[in-house]
Amino acid sequence: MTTSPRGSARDKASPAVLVLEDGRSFRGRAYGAVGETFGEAVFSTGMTGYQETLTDPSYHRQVVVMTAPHVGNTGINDEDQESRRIWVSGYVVRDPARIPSNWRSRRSLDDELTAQGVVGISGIDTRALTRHLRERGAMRVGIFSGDALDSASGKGAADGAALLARVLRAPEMTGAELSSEVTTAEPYVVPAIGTKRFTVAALDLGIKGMTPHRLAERGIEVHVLPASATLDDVYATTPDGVFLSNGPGDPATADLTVVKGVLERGTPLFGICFGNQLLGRALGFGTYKLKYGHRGINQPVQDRTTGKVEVTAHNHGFAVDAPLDRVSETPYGRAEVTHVCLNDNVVEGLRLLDRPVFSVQYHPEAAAGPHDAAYLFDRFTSLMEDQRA
Ligand SMILES: NC(=O)CC[C@H](N)C(=O)O
Repeated sequence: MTTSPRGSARDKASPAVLVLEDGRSFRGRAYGAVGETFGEAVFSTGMTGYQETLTDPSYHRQVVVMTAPHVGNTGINDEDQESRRIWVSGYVVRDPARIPSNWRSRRSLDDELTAQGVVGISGIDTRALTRHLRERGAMRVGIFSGDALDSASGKGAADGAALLARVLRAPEMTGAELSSEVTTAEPYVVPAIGTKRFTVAALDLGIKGMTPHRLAERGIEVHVLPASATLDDVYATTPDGVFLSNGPGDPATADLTVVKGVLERGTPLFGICFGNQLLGRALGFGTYKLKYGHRGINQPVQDRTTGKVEVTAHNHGFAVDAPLDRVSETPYGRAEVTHVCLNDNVVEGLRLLDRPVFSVQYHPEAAAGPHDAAYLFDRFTSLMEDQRA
């Protein structure tokens, strides 16, 4: 959330401290912008793809801890950003690259974080921090450096109690409505690549750039709509299908009017991540907060409709509470759980048996990540084809 960047490259070696809401703290060095920031501390296990992680709007208000020890080696390029800016509210790395090296690199990660006012910390034991978050669960955190650190005591030494008090004043992720803070201000169209076959209305609840691209690759013209779009706005695009994007925040806060309207009409519907949670809630299932969530690009998921296991990209802290072992009756007909995470049996996908509607809890667009789940975009295309026939 609040970021108050100050200082210059000269301050980079200055001390920084990370304070968790349960009182544990870690001392390191300022990385990126100098100042203070707050958010929910979460860890990501991706070994690559930090640029995509940083620019994924689903990370809005989260302080991301990288479990990969070396971060920033390939710098920042002009091609891999998933949205218009960095969304993480803070960034935690063990050992940042001193000299980035890649043929596409335009600037260093450190400089990019500084330019965008993202406060980070480096030089801390990220393995110990990750183990702590695994044991205790995701929780609020603050990072303090420069004046923000000095002013806590007024004498230059950090006053732990004062910093902790500030962390405890930060808002929690549970109950947070954040889609409205990240969504596009205006609708826009991503044209189909090649021959146009379908039109899809995509609700931008925090969409990543690769997602409309994956649809466009399949001959879909994508009308990306703000999160505030009404059912009339959706149908004004004369869609063959509706797409519900990923996004930050607690799904329990979302307005389900549009989703329910689409379900009533029986238009083909595909949701990912936050979209899966909204579909689940519209069907009458609950959502709950996971202890520490799934974030990274190596999460094993089984598609129970085929038995195949896919390695997938995840970024979620909430999950749908639906029975794994039976078909459920919902206001829109029978529903079943189609995908399950093999690490912990968390629901990773849903479908309706009587309507062309399905969703997954993860990121089939895979930016970054393996492309195992790309078939889901083809499933969506088939549903739209069947609806036409
Ligand atoms: N990537 C997403 O869409 C995340 C969904 C939701 N904000 C969660 O944390 O579970």
